[in-house]
Amino acid sequence: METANTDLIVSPLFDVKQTTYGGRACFAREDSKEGTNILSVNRCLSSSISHEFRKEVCHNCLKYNNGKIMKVKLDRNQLVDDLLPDGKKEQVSRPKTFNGAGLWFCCDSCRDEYISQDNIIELIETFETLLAHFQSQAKRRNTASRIEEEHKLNETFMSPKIIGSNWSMIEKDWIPRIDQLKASKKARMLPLIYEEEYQCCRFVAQTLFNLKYTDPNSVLMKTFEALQSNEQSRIHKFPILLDSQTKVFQTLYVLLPFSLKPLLTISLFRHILGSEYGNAFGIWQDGESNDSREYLGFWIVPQASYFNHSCSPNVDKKRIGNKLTFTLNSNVVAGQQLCIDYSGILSLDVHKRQEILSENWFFQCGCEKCQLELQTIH
Ligand SMILES: C[S@@+](CC[C@H](N)C(=O)[O-])C[C@H]1O[C@@H](n2cnc3c(N)ncnc32)[C@H](O)[C@@H]1O
Repeated sequence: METANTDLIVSPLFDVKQTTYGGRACFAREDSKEGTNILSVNRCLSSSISHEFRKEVCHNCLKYNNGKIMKVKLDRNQLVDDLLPDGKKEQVSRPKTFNGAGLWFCCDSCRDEYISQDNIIELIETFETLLAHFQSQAKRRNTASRIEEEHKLNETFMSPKIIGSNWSMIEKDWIPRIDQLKASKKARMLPLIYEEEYQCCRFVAQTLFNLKYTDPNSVLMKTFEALQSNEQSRIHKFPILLDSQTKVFQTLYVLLPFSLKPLLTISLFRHILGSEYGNAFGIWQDGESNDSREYLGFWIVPQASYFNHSCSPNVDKKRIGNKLTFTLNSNVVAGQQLCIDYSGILSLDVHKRQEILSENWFFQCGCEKCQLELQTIH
């Protein structure tokens, strides 16, 4: 668990400080009233729409229209140059048409906003390569043998030592071997990937792309670098993840364009996925009750990842499109801890809450409410 970096400045309204029960957390700097907005984040580091919902969620504003297919995509025959705004056209050196990047949008203006991001063609071309590769493997996929393989892998024991040796083998053995091959042969050496790994390739590629263009001294970068990694506990619980992550790394190592490849180090790759496990925010369908809303994907918002969970939270988090806001739901005094609810299980009894948080989030909840109830309820 990360313990060192407690001097992160995220908001003028709170400090990030060490707790005695659960790593770092956010503490109010001053007395503040219920309804105060303590953090709004307009820029996530990356997001991942579940494969199942890829055509039903807008890749720009995250709108979901109860299962309706999004109206707009990057058309295969459309000239990139025609869509790029003035001043961004130099991103393409020769006439290029889109080639299927797996990006859907709710309307033309969302597509145009997406495509007007700086250097975005680099990422779109990476998505095109990944999609073409994923589709080229379609005939080889066999769901029954995948399930069998999953069962087998999930029965293996994964210690930190095994995880470490896996990556050192990739570094010392697999990379030098693949580096010697011609480009055409490299692609043939790639492992078969399924939907989860394909989505994960896209997620890591998007993260690398955004990191490449993020100021190293920005709050976004500082908070990303200091994120807590849950790699070990997650792989310990789902051993198949190590195999899956290895395939994602191998696929990206061969398919990433020259512009992104230098960023793909094993340690950054492990940090991206390890910190995703404990810090990702779910992208949930709006306006439905907790029981019936769809889980559309997840996003990484490092600036907002230092709130601990409480079973009696004083901060409400709300997603409005692709923005995330955090608002006090009660008055707080200077020094008071600011906590959100991770789980949507606040109405359950303390033992059930502890069990679910431990199973799904890998921590024993040390919030005040649980501590109090554990002392009094047996
Ligand atoms: C999103 S991070 C919050 C920031 C984290 N404490 C840190 O230092 O980076 C989630 C992690 O914080 C810790 N955590 C959050 N709420 C907690 C709680 N109520 N009790 C114990 N640990 C908690 C767990 O380790 C959890 O995996």
